[in-house]
Amino acid sequence: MATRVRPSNKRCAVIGGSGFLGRHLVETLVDRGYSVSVFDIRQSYELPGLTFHLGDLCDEQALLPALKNASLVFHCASPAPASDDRELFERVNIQGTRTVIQACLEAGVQKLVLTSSASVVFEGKDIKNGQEDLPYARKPIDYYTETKIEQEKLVLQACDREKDFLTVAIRPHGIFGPRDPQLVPILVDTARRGKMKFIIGDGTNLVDFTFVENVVHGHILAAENLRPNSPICGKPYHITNDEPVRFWDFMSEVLVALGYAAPRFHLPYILVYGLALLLWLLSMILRPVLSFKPTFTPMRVALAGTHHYYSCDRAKQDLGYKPVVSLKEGIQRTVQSYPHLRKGA
Ligand SMILES: NC(=O)C1=CN([C@@H]2O[C@H](COP(=O)(O)OP(=O)(O)OC[C@H]3O[C@@H](n4cnc5c(N)ncnc54)[C@H](OP(=O)(O)O)[C@@H]3O)[C@@H](O)[C@H]2O)C=CC1
Ligand SMILES: CC(C)CCC[C@@H](C)[C@H]1CC[C@H]2C3=C(CC[C@]12C)[C@@]1(C)CCC(=O)C[C@@H]1CC3
Repeated sequence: MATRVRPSNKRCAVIGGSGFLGRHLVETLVDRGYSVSVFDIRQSYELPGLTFHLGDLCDEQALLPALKNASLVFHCASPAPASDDRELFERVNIQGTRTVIQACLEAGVQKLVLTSSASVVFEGKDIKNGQEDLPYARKPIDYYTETKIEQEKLVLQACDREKDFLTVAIRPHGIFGPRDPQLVPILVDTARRGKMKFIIGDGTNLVDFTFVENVVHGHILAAENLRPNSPICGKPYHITNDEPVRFWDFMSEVLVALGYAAPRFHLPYILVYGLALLLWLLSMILRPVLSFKPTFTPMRVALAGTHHYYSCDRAKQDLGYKPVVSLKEGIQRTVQSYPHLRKGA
C-alpha cells in the first residue's frame, strides 16, 4: 500500500498573502522559520525565499500548486468590505471557500485556519462583551457580512478528524496597523474633505480595535494548537486587543496624532443612520445613470454609533492567547507608519 507523504509541519500556504493582514502574517511566519507559499490575485511585495502563486482562489487548478506539500493553510482572502458587489462576494467568499476546502483535501492539507470576522454576529445593534456562542446575524448588515457568515459555516463544518482535516476560524475585529488600506486612510480622507467634524451619537460607545500583530499572533496560536484531540477543532475564536475603547476616542487620537482636528459636534445616531440609508438607496436607484459612493454608509454609521466589543476569554483559555501589543503602542506605531497622511504632507 502506498504511504501518504506527510508534508512538513513548518510548510504552509497563505491565501490572500498579498493583503494587509496576509502580508503581516507571512512576514511573521517567515521570521518563525516556516516555509511559506503565498497565493493571491496580485503580488504586492517580494521576500527572499517566498514563493508567490498568482491566481483566483475560485480556480482549483490555480490553487493546487500553491498548496502542494503544505500541511497548513491560512485563508485570509476576501473582496474589500466596502464593495457592494453581491455577485463578487458570493463568488469569492462562498463558492471560492468551497473550492479552497476541496483543494486542501485534494492536496492532503491537514489544517485550515480561516480569517473570519467578529462581524458575523453584528446586526447593527449593541454587542457588549459578545461571546462566540452569539447566534449568527439573522439580518446581516451588508453582503460582506452575509457571505462571511456562510464562509465561516463552510470551514467549520468541514472539520473532520476521520479525514485528518482540522479547521478553526479566527474572528478579529477592527484590524489596524501599518499598511492598512482601510481604517486610517478612509478616516484621513474623510477629515481632509472636512467631513470629520461630527460625533455620531453621544460618543460613549465602546468598540474593539485590534492591532494587526495581535491578529497574526492569534492565527499562529490557532494553527499550532490545532490537533486531533484539541478542543479548538471546528470552533470560532474572537481575537481582539482585549481593550475596548470609545469609538470616537480612538478616531480622535489617530486624527490628532496626524495633525487633524478631533470631531466635536454631536449628531443624533438615528438621524445619521436614516440619512445614510436614504443616500445608499439613492445610490442604488441612480446607479445606471450616476455613480457615487457615499462616505457614511449604513454599515459605517452603525459601526460608529453602537457598542461592538467581544470577549476573547475562549482564546485565552484554549489557545493561551494574550495580546502582544497594547492599544497605545499599536496606535503610535500605526500613526508613525503613515507620514504621507499627516496634515500638510
Ligand atoms: N480589516 C479588518 O478590519 C478585518 C478583516 N477581516 C478579514 O481579514 C481578512 C483579510 O483582510 P484584509 O487584510 O483587511 O484585506 P485585504 O483586502 O488587504 O486582503 C485580502 C487579499 O485577498 C486578495 N483577494 C481578493 N479576492 C481574491 C481572489 N478571488 N483570489 C485570490 N485573492 C483574492 C485581495 O486582492 P485585491 O486587493 O486585489 O482584492 C487581497 O490581496 C479578510 O478575510 C477579512 O474579511 C476580519 C475582520 C476585520
Ligand atoms: C467615516 C468614519 C465615520 C469612519 C472611518 C473609519 C471606518 C472606515 C472604519 C471604522 C470601523 C472599521 C471596521 C471595518 C472597516 C473600516 C471601518 C468601518 C470592518 C467592516 C472591516 C471588516 C470587518 O470584518 C469588520 C470591520 C469592523 C470595523
